[in-house]
Amino acid sequence: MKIAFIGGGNMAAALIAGLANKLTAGANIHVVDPNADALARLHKQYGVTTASGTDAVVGAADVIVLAVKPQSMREVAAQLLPFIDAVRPPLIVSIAAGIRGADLSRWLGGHAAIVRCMPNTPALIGKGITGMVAMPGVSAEQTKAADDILRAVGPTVWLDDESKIDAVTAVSGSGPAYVFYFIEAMQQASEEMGLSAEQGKQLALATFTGAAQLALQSSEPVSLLRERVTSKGGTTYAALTSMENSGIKASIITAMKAAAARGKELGDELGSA
Ligand SMILES: NC(=O)C1=CN([C@@H]2O[C@H](COP(=O)(O)OP(=O)(O)OC[C@H]3O[C@@H](n4cnc5c(N)ncnc54)[C@H](O)[C@@H]3O)[C@@H](O)[C@H]2O)C=CC1
Ligand SMILES: O=C(O)[C@@H]1CCC=N1
Repeated sequence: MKIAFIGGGNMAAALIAGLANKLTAGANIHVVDPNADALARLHKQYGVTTASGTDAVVGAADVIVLAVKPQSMREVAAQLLPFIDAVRPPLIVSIAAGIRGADLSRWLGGHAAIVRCMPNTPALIGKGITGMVAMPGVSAEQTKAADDILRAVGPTVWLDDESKIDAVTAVSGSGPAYVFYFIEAMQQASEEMGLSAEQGKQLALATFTGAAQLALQSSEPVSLLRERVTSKGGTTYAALTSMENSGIKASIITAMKAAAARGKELGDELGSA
C-alpha cells in the first residue's frame, strides 16, 4: 500500500512510527511538509520519502492522510485537488479535529472516498486508539485499508454517525493531555510532601498504569474498584471527599464537553469559510 501524508507533525509522526516497516515499507510512505527539519527526522528514522510540497508521488498514492491543522485543511485541499487521479481516486483519510467530511469533499471537487479519524498520540508506541467514520462514498476495500492503517497503532472504534467524532475527540483524542495533567499534579504534590522528583514520577506513573491495567483486566465496574481502595474514614476517603467538595468530577465533565463543543465549533467556523 502506498500512503502519502500531508503534514508531518506530531500526530503524523506518531502514526508513521506505528506504520513504517510494519504495515508497509518506509519507502512506500511519502510525507509532504514545508518544515525541512520534520521531514529530515522522519526520513532518518523510518526511511520515508519526503517533499516540501504536494507532488506526483502524492497523486500516485492509494491512501492520502491529511494531518495538518484544521485551519490549514481548506488550503491543503486546494493544493491537493490537481493531483487527484479521477480514474483511480485515492482514499482520503482526515485526522483533523472538527473538519466535516462534506466540507472536505466540497473542497476536493466532490471527492467521495473520505474517512474521518480521531487518533491519539500514544500511537507513537503502538498504544493509540482511534475513532473512525466513513463517508457514504467509501468502498468496503477502502474501509478495510483505513482500518488497517489505524489498527497498526492500536484498536479502532467505528462510528455510525459523523457527529459522534466530536465526542471521541473529547474522550480519547484530547484525553492523553488530561492524563498527563493529572500525573503532573500528582508529581507536584509528591514533591511538596517531601519525595524527590524521581520518586514522585515513579510512584505516579506506576499508579496510573497499574490502575488502568487493573480496570482493563477486571470485569467489575471502575466505581467498585475505586470503592475497594477507599476505607471508610481512611486516607483515600479524605482525598476523594476533598475532590468531591472541589467539584473535580463536575469540572472534568464540563471540560470534556468544552472539547467536544470546540470540535463542532471548528467544523462550523472552518466549514462555512
Ligand atoms: N496532536 C494530537 O494529539 C492529535 C492531533 N490530531 C489532528 O491532527 C492534525 C495535526 O495535528 P498535530 O500533528 O498535533 O499538529 P502539528 O502542528 O504538529 O503538525 C502539522 C504539520 O503540518 C505542516 N503543514 C502546515 N501547512 C502544510 C501544508 N500546506 N502542507 C503540508 N504540511 C503542512 C506543519 O509544518 C506541521 O509539521 C490536526 O488537524 C489535529 O486536529 C488528531 C488527533 C490527536
Ligand atoms: O487539541 C486538538 O485540537 C487536537 C485534537 C485532539 C488532540 N489534539
